[in-house]
Amino acid sequence: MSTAIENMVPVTVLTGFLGAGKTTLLKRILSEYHGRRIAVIENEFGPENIDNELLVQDREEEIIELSNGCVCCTVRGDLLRTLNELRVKRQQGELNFERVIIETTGMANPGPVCQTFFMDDDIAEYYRLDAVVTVVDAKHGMTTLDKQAESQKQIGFADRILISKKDLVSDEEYEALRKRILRINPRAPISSVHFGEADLNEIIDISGFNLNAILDIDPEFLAEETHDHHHDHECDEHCDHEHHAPHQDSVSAFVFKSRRPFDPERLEDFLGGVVQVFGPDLLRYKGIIYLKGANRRMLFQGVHMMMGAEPGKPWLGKEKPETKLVFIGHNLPKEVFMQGLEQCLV
Ligand SMILES: Nc1nc2c(ncn2[C@@H]2O[C@H](COP(=O)(O)OP(=O)(O)OP(=O)(O)O)[C@@H](O)[C@H]2O)c(=O)[nH]1
Repeated sequence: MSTAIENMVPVTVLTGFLGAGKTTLLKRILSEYHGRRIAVIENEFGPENIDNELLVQDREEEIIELSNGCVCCTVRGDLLRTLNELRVKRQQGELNFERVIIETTGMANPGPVCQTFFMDDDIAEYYRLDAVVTVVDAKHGMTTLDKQAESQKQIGFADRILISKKDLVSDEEYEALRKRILRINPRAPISSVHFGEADLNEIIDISGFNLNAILDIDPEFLAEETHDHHHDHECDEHCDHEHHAPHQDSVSAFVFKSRRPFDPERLEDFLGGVVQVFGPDLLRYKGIIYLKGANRRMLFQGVHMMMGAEPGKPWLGKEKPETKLVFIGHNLPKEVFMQGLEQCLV
């Protein structure tokens, strides 16, 4: 790589289901960052881009729209082309922006959008995927999660989750939704956002895709995880789990933890294998690995089939080394992962 990380242009991917409040949030970001140059890539279904008219004021932003299709499927080539055009114009001094925000259509699966930043060399060297921010509508989120698999993926991929329209629901409804989101993605901090009024420091420049980012797994999730695990063993084949878990989302997460070190070779073989087999269904995975003989953490993360690892902080004197890995995916066979990882331990 020729470009130092700090010189790379950060990119935020803004997702969320139809009407969740993405544009409201984007408007707020643009007004807050008044005077700073942001290139916004809008992806809307349909020939008319209404959002554009809402957004464009006589400001510095560069709004580029990708119409007539969804950024994760038909217009993916357009996204690559647009990012490359922006890069060339910026390099030639024709454009001067310091970050990019991509607002995806409500239907988009953020996976392919994220992969764009790792697969194409020109893009990968120039842009740094900062984070995926997902907006969930408090009022309709539950129903959307029930009906639309893509909305579960949007949560699975998220580095930050903002729940909008809290004003329209009761505390109980909000809490039920929050808990469900937490089960799907225990890694991303969740907060509420009222008409786009979010703390921008929590959604911009957070390096969600950076291996050095702290691995936050909500302790509440870990507590529930143990609880669910218990139920797994109580259920027999004929149990439909209905009584235990009212929402069996196809996107879900699990955590592997161990204080025993991994055998590096076995682990590499295993991970290489599961990523080949389950890659398409593995949305995000990330964690800290304790390797045999290593005096420091190994930081590990991936998106679908692309995974990466790099050395992290040393284990300090009193610290007990521990592996902590979270896998978020679509219908993942948890036991295959748990048992497979167990077998890679020394
Ligand atoms: N009550 C309430 N309404 C909100 C809030 N945030 C956004 N809205 C409203 O929700 C509607 C949809 O918001 P948008 O920002 O257009 O949603 P979007 O996700 O960009 O929608 P699409 O582009 O269609 O996918 C608008 O009428 C907003 O005013 C909120 O916190 N509370």
